[in-house]
Amino acid sequence: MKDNKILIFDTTLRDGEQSPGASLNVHEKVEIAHQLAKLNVDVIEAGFPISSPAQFEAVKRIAEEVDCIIAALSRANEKDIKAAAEALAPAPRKRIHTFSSTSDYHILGKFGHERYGKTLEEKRRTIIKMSYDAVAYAKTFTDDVEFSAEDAGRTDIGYLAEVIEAAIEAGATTVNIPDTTGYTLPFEFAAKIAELKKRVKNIEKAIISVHCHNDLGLAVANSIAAVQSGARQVECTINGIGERAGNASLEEFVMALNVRKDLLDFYTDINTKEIYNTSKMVSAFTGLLVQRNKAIVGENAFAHESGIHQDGVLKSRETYEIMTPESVGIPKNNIVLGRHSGRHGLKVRLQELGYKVTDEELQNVYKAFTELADKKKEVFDDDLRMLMGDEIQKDNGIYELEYIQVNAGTNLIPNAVVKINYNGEIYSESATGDGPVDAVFNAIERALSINSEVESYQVRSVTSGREAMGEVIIRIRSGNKSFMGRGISTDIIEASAKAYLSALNQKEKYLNQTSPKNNESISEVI
Ligand SMILES: CC(=O)SCCNC(=O)CCNC(=O)[C@H](O)C(C)(C)COP(=O)(O)OP(=O)(O)OC[C@H]1O[C@@H](n2cnc3c(N)ncnc32)[C@H](O)[C@@H]1OP(=O)(O)O
Ligand SMILES: CC(C)C(=O)C(=O)O
Ligand SMILES: [Mg+2]
Repeated sequence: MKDNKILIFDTTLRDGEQSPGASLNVHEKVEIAHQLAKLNVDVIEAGFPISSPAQFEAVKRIAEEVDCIIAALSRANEKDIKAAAEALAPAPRKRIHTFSSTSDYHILGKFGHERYGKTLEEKRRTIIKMSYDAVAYAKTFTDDVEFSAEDAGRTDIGYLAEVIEAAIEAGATTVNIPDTTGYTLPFEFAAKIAELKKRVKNIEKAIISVHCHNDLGLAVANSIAAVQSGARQVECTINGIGERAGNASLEEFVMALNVRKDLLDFYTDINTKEIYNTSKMVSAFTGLLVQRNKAIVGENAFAHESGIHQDGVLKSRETYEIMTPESVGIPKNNIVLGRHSGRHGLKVRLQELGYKVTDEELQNVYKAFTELADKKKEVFDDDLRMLMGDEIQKDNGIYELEYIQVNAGTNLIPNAVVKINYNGEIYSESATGDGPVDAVFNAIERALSINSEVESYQVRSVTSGREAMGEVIIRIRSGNKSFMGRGISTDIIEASAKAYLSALNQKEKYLNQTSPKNNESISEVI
């Protein structure tokens, strides 16, 4: 590896999925992992296998199918590491990523139990040993072991150097310095990396990695600063999603290196033309919309609104654009298909958008596509992404909408009738509500004998025009957990019903995984 190559470790499927409100099923994760491989990331962190059977399954499927280094996370203990090793077993190239916490905040706050020691100093010694043992145990499964010192950003440099040295001594091939709480400033973080390079014995035996969070909006700036001080792996996510304010955004970091080659003598192997498709896929599957003004992939990132800007760009693009939309894969014209298109055209376009389409999926999506093309003159890429998302979500389909009818108007009390298929049985009810959507939700709740708290409800048009498809994203709350559902249709009332059922499907799936009462229906468990 050349000394100025920066490895891209994508953690969209692990830290990204920790975004509040995001949840991906196994099928969606596998699709995203294939797209990440096409984007040419160096490492895909596929999940945290000990945390649930679905996480385990997703890591295993990705390890079986996707050609890349596949990483899995584990705490610094044997059972997590064993689970990670088992899930990763099918991968020809695998990495176990184990972490312990090193800041005093974490040591005293999370490891307060006496078993870690009575004093701060005793606990610190225990954590060094725990880190060493974890890496040594992980090495029994694979040579490629990454160690992270959680909350390194707020860790005393002397102690951090000791922990990192122990991890390298135990065989860590990558040592990750996370700014877990997004607290550090770029010059401070750069100094920390430079200092570690000075203090840690045998530091050259491992690749220095960084993992920056965005609590102060500095994740990308901190990653760039770290690279200038010697870090050679950057951990990041598509669209910058992740725990709290998110992680460093892959597309921003990569394009900063590309656009500012004059000052940053580094490169990545990212195929930047796949950035836009990947961003769209992640947004569609997670339900986390990209803000319009988001750098690189936001809808406004290349839009010029004011006259002086438009005039400038028309005369010379460089007046207001520092990169081209094509360089990140934004198509010039995305009107693609219409009612006369056939299966071949559809399949090729879906593949160009990054989907691996099975024959069965193609048949189903083609049917939905022809129905849509009958309603709309032009079918856009975003419409296709929604149809594909709908198809992939189907494997959650415990509840399915069979039928919906709504009456509403100025002088009418809104009334809805729904028929729902639940594992082959039909449940039907009618209800009134404050508006047509409320009436639909009330009818669903009556039909299934449930009562959910709707935490948020969003509706947006997927593309432009009167016949555009509407996408509804809903979050329902149960205890301290919220479940996201998504529905699409050219009729937003129908999309709302589908979204509600999709959230209930997510909830039922979660309960089935975690509850011993595996065979109960959702209404019995709620
Ligand atoms: C910075 C990060 O992003 S870390 C990754 C965060 N991701 C997740 O947490 C994924 C989702 N989490 C989960 O599914 C669950 O929390 C699990 C399965 C991982 C653990 O569940 P539980 O065993 O019930 O533990 P719980 O989550 O309540 O508490 C965490 C435990 O891990 C311990 N722990 C935390 N970090 C570490 C570590 N690096 N190494 C070892 N133990 C750790 C805590 O001290 C606590 O242990 P305790 O019960 O002895 O106090
Ligand atoms: C597990 C580690 C790398 C992490 O996500 C963090 O510290 O933010
Ligand atoms: Mg993190």
